[in-house]
Amino acid sequence: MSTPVKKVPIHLQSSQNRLLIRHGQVVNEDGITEDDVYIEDGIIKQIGRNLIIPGGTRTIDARGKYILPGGIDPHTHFEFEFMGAKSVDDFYQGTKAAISGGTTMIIDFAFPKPGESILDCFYNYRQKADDKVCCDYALHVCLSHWSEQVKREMELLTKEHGVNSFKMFMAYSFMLNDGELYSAFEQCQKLGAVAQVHAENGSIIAKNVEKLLSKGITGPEGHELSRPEDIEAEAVNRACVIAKQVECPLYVVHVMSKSAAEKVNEARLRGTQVYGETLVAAIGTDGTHYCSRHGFQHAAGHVLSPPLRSDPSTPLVLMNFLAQDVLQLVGSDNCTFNKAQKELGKDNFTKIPNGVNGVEDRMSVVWEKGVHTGLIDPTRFVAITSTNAAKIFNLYPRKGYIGVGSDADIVIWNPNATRTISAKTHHQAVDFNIFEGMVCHGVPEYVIVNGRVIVDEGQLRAVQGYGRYIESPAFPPFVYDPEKVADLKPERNGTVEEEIQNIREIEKIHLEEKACSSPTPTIPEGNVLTPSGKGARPEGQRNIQDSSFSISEDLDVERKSCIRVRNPPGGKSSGFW
Ligand SMILES: NC(=O)NCCC(=O)O
Ligand SMILES: [Zn+2]
Repeated sequence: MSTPVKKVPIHLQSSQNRLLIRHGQVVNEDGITEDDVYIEDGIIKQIGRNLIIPGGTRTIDARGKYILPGGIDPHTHFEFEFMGAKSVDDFYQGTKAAISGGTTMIIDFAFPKPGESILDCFYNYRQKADDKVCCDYALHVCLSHWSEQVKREMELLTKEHGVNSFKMFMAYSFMLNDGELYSAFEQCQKLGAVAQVHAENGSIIAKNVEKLLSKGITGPEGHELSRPEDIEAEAVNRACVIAKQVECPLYVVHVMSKSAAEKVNEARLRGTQVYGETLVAAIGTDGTHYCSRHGFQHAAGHVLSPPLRSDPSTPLVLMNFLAQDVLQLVGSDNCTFNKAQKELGKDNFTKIPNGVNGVEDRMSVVWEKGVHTGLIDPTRFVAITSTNAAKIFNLYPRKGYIGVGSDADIVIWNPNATRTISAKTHHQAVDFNIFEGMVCHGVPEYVIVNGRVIVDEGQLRAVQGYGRYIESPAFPPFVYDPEKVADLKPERNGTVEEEIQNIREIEKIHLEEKACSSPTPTIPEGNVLTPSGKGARPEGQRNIQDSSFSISEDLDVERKSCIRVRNPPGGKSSGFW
């Protein structure tokens, strides 16, 4: 049974929980409107003009600025023990830096230590992250080997812990072979999860490494030489072929080269359900930095896998692929190691801890390379930095969307302001920045996380532990039933109640058909009140009906429409993306 709605008299409410953003351009992936946005208790409660707002509400004037859904970074590795080192951005510093750049949710990877079960690994990541995160987060879980136990625990993670994505590696010592990938993809498909792959041919890389080292090539320039584009493209193609055999949706993490992106495109054209994520590193810089004339520290600071490509046209081509929907998202793969840690590979490039920064600068760099150059418009910017991740990982429309009933994760973006990226001024723990010196147009002047203004006129006031773990329910409709959800877009100006109905409508279609699974609903029946009630809330769940007071109840009934689903389930089937 759900808890009755408590109505707290307006004069007893704290005006801290209320915020009005006025005169901005509200950008969603499907359009831009001039509207005001009213937020209460961490939720967007009204959108429109001439809103009726309680007195004492803080107002932010967004004239001349964009009001964007907060960024969702689908790929981070905070405090990750990898290649003999631990990444220096932890869940506090990493999420704080994310917010300062306009990202209001991250999805990290729970990566099991040798001998650790994936379930224990998940618990350990929760323990590491829960008290530190400044913004909401979710977890993908990595499969570093394949076994019956892994298969069983995938089911538990999906059904009981809100995990709907599993990552497999086709390179590194913990890579899975093709048969194991087949079984793992098959299990993902059965559970309604998204399979993710790190796609590089590990066996060929091992051979190339042997050859390069035997020739005395030990510096960072050996990194890309050992992992050329073909090796990435081959693995992408193979992963797509395997996924197609078992009809499992596939998400290729960090597509770093033109040829790998082309393989994603070919597979999509053949009808494979595959999504391509590229990295901000790949569109913001390139592999010319591996050249030995830059010195070890500079070159090693750019080492990640798959590598940045030495063909300097790559960033522009990848940006165009994002514009054309060949690729769908930009992550950061933030996995930061200090200069001293990179020194582990001083005499052997294979020992340089792999990983670069990006969680803080992702939004600005994508804006600079995409919107400022005119290759994409702000709506596509929102899609590739936020909405598509929310859809693929089943967080939409709670996240990745500015609409009534969505979480108030919002960025007020000034397209005319500029900032210069530097390790000296960034908020990350790492002592190096791959975008050093880049001037970016587009600055997040206000960043609102769950209704709270965390970046306020450029000042960062992050709160440790304020973020929540957000469950990602199985069978994301946008991935598992894209045709059925094609026109089930939530209405932007409905009431909260109507939006909840709409969200449930989207989920219902799938739940009815997948009787074998028991996914967790996006907006569950839990009892959750305000953002400060973190302790009492089960795993990031919030019942937006339990908000202490809803101004929307006082609205003219005529403004409420009773049906907010534009087309019925099974209706039109135009592409969603
Ligand atoms: N990408 C990278 O080089 N480091 C992070 C770990 C991974 O994603 O492979
Ligand atoms: Zn990664």
